[in-house]
Amino acid sequence: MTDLLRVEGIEVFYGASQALFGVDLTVQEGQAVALMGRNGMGKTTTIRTLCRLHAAYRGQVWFAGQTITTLPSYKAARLGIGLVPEGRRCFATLTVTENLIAAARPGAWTLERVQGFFPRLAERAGQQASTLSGGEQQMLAIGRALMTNPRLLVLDEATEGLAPVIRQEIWAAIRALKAQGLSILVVDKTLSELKPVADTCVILERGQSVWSGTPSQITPEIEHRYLGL
Ligand SMILES: Nc1ncnc2c1ncn2[C@@H]1O[C@H](COP(=O)(O)OP(=O)(O)OP(=O)(O)O)[C@@H](O)[C@H]1O
Repeated sequence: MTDLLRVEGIEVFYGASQALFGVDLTVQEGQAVALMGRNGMGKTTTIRTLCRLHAAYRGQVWFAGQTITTLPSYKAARLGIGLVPEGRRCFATLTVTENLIAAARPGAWTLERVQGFFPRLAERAGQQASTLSGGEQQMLAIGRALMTNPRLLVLDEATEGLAPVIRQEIWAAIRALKAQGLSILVVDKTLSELKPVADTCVILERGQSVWSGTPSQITPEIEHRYLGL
């Protein structure tokens, strides 16, 4: 398998305050990787840095065989990094279909295919995004990222704040996308939900990657030490 994304030793500052102290992670083509860690450990900062929404002070990011460490974010998106940001961030006053079309780039994921994948987005086609339920907004956020025809789908806390039954629906969608061959990087905290999806887990602790392995290698000790409350 070839590396699609490789992050090496990234360090990031917010003003004078350092948030990342050396994060390494790799996503191979077709793989699903989970980025885990307690609140405030640097997961969102890592994702925003590899999407080029933050500058790395040190370290390197490679995507699809080229270094993207200094690329503007729109160019990183064009190379095929599709971000589903924390908080969903759809255009509230646009309809569901307008949101999808606004993100479209040529490729196998068309409006029809996205609507087929999430039938709810077809049912709600003319509805303003702001009037959708949380779960539907999350489907729209994923649908928007798919419309960019990404090579890597990056999901930041995709199931946060959703009811259990809706969480299951979102996880089922993520599993289906993986089964279709999409490479995925997912930030989440719930190990039981990540287990059926993730090939590899990377754990962050105080802005550093401190552990990586398969979900089944996460012992109760590791869980308690790095992921427990
Ligand atoms: N805009 C900002 N300005 C200053 N510090 C920030 C900013 N955003 C995040 N930080 C700090 O950077 C560190 C990492 O935050 P980050 O949001 O990346 O963590 P996280 O693991 O995604 O947390 P959560 O699970 O709560 O979303 C934290 O100490 C946080 O306070």
